[in-house]
Amino acid sequence: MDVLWMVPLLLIPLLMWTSGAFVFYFKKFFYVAWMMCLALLAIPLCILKSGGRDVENMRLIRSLVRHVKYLLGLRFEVSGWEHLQTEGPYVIISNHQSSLDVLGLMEILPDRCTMIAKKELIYAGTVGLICWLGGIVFINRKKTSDAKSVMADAAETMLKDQIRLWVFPEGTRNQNGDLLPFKKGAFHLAVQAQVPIIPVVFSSYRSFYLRKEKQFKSGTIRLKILPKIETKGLTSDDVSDLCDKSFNVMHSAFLETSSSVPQSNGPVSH
Ligand SMILES: CCCCCCCCCCCCCCC(=O)SCCNC(=O)CCNC(=O)[C@H](O)C(C)(C)COP(=O)(O)OP(=O)(O)OC[C@H]1O[C@@H](n2cnc3c(N)ncnc32)[C@H](O)[C@@H]1OP(=O)(O)O
Ligand SMILES: CCCCCCCC/C=C\CCCCCCCC(=O)OC[C@@H](O)COP(=O)(O)O
Repeated sequence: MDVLWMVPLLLIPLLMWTSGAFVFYFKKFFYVAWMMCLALLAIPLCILKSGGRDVENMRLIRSLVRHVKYLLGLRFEVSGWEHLQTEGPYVIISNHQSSLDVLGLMEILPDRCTMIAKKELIYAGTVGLICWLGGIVFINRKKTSDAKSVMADAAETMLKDQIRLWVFPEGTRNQNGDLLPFKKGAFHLAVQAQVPIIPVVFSSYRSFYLRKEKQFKSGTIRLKILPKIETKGLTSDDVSDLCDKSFNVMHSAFLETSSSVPQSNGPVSH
């Protein structure tokens, strides 16, 4: 009789564990906390290796982050690797659904490649500092003229230091099951530097991750690297067409990869 009252005590954590919302918050908290810890480890390693802010640090950051997908029950299916075998600088553009995109980005990140990010990220504790050490270019989205001038400088640096830049042209995270219209910064950047654009598409996360519904199951993400789009000879007059062309190829690839993503709730095989 005495032990009976303990049943609800044992059931409550069990119910919480099996409830989708509990798993969602647990995995999100774990992700942020673990990334913070990894960044704490990466900071001294990067300083020892490169002495400070250097795009080469991204190689080390990438190797530290690659295992995180396993801890969250995610797997990636990458296609189109051959399109990244392009010499010299280029601009990678991809859709942006969640901070989990960092895991896919780290799956395929080429050498000497860093990102364009909102300036608020620099205040994200150890993650902010590691972003700075990895050479991430921070822009102020609230001041267009500042953002434009930082990106114009980035175009010069890309050529001078042979750097590749990853930009999220939607400009914000989006989980509406489609792509948002693209902003034009990435395309101005590529035209100013006269470098190719390599589009990358992440399939929809909606089969395993729903932010509003508090659902975060195991799942598969298709990452499709598309053929490069040349910008040689283009001028600022061509930016709108370039933007439309890039959007169209990415939109088709997004619909195609997202329709065939395997649903996976059980154990993840690799
Ligand atoms: C061990 C632990 C490790 C942890 C490691 C973690 C690593 C994490 C890295 C991940 C980082 C991910 C971060 C993702 C983000 O932060 S996304 C948000 C930031 N990115 C962007 O916003 C990029 C997309 N935005 C743009 O391109 C915008 O155009 C922008 C340049 C920002 C300006 O935006 P806005 O002010 O809204 O203006 P418009 O877009 O409306 O543009 C106004 C007109 O200006 C023209 N324009 C735009 N850019 C340029 C330019 N560079 N040069 C010249 N002209 C430009 C644009 O065409 C518009 O004119 P028209 O209307 O076309 O005439
Ligand atoms: C206020 C600073 C930003 C909060 C970051 C919280 C701390 C994150 C810590 C670990 C998470 C792993 C690395 C994640 C980096 C992801 C960056 C990101 O996804 O930023 C969102 C940005 O693309 C668009 O922002 P909005 O959708 O416009 O909002």
